[in-house]
Amino acid sequence: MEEMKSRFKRICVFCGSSSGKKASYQEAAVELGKELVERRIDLVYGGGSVGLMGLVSQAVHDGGRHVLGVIPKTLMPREITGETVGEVKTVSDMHQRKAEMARQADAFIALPGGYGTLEELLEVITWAQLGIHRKPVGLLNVDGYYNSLLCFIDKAVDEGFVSPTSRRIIVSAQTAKLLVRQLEEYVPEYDEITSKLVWDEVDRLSYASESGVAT
Ligand SMILES: CC(C)=CCNc1ncnc2c1ncn2[C@@H]1O[C@H](COP(=O)(O)O)[C@@H](O)[C@H]1O
Repeated sequence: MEEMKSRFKRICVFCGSSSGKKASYQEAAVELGKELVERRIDLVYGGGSVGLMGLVSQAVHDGGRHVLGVIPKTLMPREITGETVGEVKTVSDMHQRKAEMARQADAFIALPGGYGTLEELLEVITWAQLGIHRKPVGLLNVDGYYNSLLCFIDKAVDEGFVSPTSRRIIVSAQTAKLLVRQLEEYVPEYDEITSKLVWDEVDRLSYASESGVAT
């Protein structure tokens, strides 16, 4: 397999702790893992081996790229999350986990998932809107799973709650290959003044608490 260069060193993947009912969701998780390997991109994710999280992390690990799982102490028991491949970083809570995953990544991708995935995705979109980061955010819209979410966000634009500029933060595609290619080409648009105001505050809130590393 020919290796491609990427502007990204490490991508954060948000995805279901369940596998979903269709085989296409599971296939997409493995495809995404292989695409990262092909482009020599490492992975950071929520740790563990459950659901799509396990599939994407295993694919990246099998392909020889580095995998970093960030797990809150409360989710550490194996019976909750399963074994994590690669490196494990323990953090004190869910907030710190999101901040750590965001800090470690150059871009974000959401595969299909439930509440946890949506929450993680919307947070990094909100941070991009505020200019807290300039990292691309991708939605892997497998089999149209996210069509209704995208429709809702378009409604929010029509109704004046999301600006057209903020709508463009979300990059979506149906396949991993197309999505990563679009993320490579993404150019952020944001308000410079706002970003300078909020950076310090978020740094203080997100990264101040203690964390430990175990492999
Ligand atoms: C207590 C319990 C249900 C544990 C399941 N096991 C889990 N292990 C690790 N991370 C998880 C787990 N459940 C949810 N998450 C977090 O929430 C996201 C997935 O949640 P969901 O399945 O989409 O909603 C993941 O990206 C991960 O960061």
